[in-house]
Amino acid sequence: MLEAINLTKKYGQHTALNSLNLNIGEGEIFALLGQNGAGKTTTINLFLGFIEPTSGEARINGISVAEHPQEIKQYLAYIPETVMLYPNLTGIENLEYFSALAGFDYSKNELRGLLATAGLQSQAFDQKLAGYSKGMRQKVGIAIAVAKKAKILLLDEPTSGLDPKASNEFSEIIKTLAAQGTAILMATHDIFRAKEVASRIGIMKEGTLQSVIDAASISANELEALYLKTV
Ligand SMILES: Nc1ncnc2c1ncn2[C@@H]1O[C@H](COP(=O)(O)OP(=O)(O)OP(=O)(O)O)[C@@H](O)[C@H]1O
Repeated sequence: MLEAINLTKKYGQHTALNSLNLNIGEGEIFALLGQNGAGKTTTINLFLGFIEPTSGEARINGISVAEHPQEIKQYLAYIPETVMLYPNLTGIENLEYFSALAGFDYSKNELRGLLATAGLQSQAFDQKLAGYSKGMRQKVGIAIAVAKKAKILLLDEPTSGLDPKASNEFSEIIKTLAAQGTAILMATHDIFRAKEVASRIGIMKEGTLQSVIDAASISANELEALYLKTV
């Protein structure tokens, strides 16, 4: 569903992403680990079509992102580190607004059901976003992704700044989405979370994907040791 073919991004002489080859299938969670500046966000931005590759190609469902930037949007949902929503609208109103933008017209009950599925507590549904914690905003972001029926979810450091409980809830929700067939690419600094949720883990260094590991084949401590040796 998500494919990178020799995907490269240069800024002047600096190579932010160096010939990435990657294939993420239906129901798979791929976690991208790497230090600051390793190229994780660049990878996500290339899949989103926010930036253009210098060479190579990013494909979504076999469609070139650079050639069809509008067409690929229907398949994607993106949750950045800080989910940008309207602070003066409630959870329900934000979800309604963003679902409508994606062409979906849900009833109030359906919207409530979507927020509940994303794990938001019901007393928050009608409160303004301005009073939400980061974890609560992430849940609205997840609800929007589900409402859009996105087949692919791109997550940039989704658990950074979340408390352990919120982080754990978040992991459970994305595992559920993957079990329903969603392909998920997640950039993270959280080695233990990556080990817990991902099917495969990639370690990036200076724009190059150094290794790809089957998450089931390695313990969290081994992964940490490999990460520290690699970066
Ligand atoms: N617009 C830009 N102009 C110039 N260089 C850029 C630009 N965007 C990113 N870079 C460089 O590309 C490299 C990769 O950055 P990227 O943001 O992808 O890293 P990252 O792995 O997401 O890091 P972090 O963990 O800090 O988010 C870095 O060296 C960064 O300075």
